[in-house]
Amino acid sequence: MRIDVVSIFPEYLAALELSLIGKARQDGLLSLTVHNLRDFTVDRHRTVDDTPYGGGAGMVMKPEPWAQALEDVRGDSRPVLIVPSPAGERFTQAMAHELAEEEHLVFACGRYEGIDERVLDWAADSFDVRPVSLGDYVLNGGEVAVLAMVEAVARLLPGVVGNPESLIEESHADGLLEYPVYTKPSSWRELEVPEVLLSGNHARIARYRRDEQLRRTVLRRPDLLGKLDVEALNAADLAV
Ligand SMILES: Nc1ncccc1[N+](=O)[O-]
Repeated sequence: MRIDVVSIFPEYLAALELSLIGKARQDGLLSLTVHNLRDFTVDRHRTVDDTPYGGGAGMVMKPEPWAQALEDVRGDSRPVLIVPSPAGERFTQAMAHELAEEEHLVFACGRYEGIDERVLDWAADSFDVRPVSLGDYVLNGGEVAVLAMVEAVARLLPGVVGNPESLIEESHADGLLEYPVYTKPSSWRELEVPEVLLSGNHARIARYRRDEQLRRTVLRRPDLLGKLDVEALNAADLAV
C-alpha cells in the first residue's frame, strides 16, 4: 500500500516513523510519504490561506496549492482521498478494513476553518473523495486524525502486526467491545483473576468472554447493539 499525507505541519506525522508502522515502512509493507503543502505554493510567503468569502472568523485554505499537491501525489492511479473533517462520515473499524484493501490512500490535512470546498469538487474527477470524521469534537487540524486512521489501517495490512490472531478478538471486530484481560499474578493486592480463566475449560472460557463482551457493550456502548449482527454472533456457535 502507498500512503501520501499532505500537511502544513509534516513534523506532526513523525510519529508514523516509530514502532509497528515504522517497521512496516522499513520492511516495505507500506510506503508512506509526508508532503509539505507549502512546497506547492508559488508566492514568496508560501501562502496557503486567505479570508473566507461571506465573512466569518478564521481563514480558509486556498485551493491552488492543494490542487498542485494532489496532482503531484496522485500518480496514475485513482487514489482514495481522505479529508479528515468533523463534517465527515464516521471513521469505523469497518472503514479501516475497507481502506486496508486499497492500493493508494492520500490524506489531506486541513487546518484553519478548512479547505476551499472547490478542491473536493475538482478532485472528484481523479480521486475517490471521502471526508471522514474521527468523532464529534473539533480538533485544530487533520493531522491527529490522520495519525489515528493510518495506524488503524496499517495494522491490518498482512505482516504488520506479529500475530494476526490478535486482530481477530479485538473491540469492534465482531461489533462488540472486547472482553477484559488478565495476566500473572492470579492474586494481586487481594484482587483475583476470574476463576473460569484458570479452569482450562475452553468452552466455559469462550462463554465467559462472550458474556463479558455483551455486558460491556450494553453498559458502555448501547448504541452498538442496534447494529449487532446476531446471526453472525450465533454463527460463531456462541448463541447470544
Ligand atoms: N474532529 C475533527 N476536527 C478537525 C479536523 C478533523 C477532525 N476529524 O475528526 O477528522
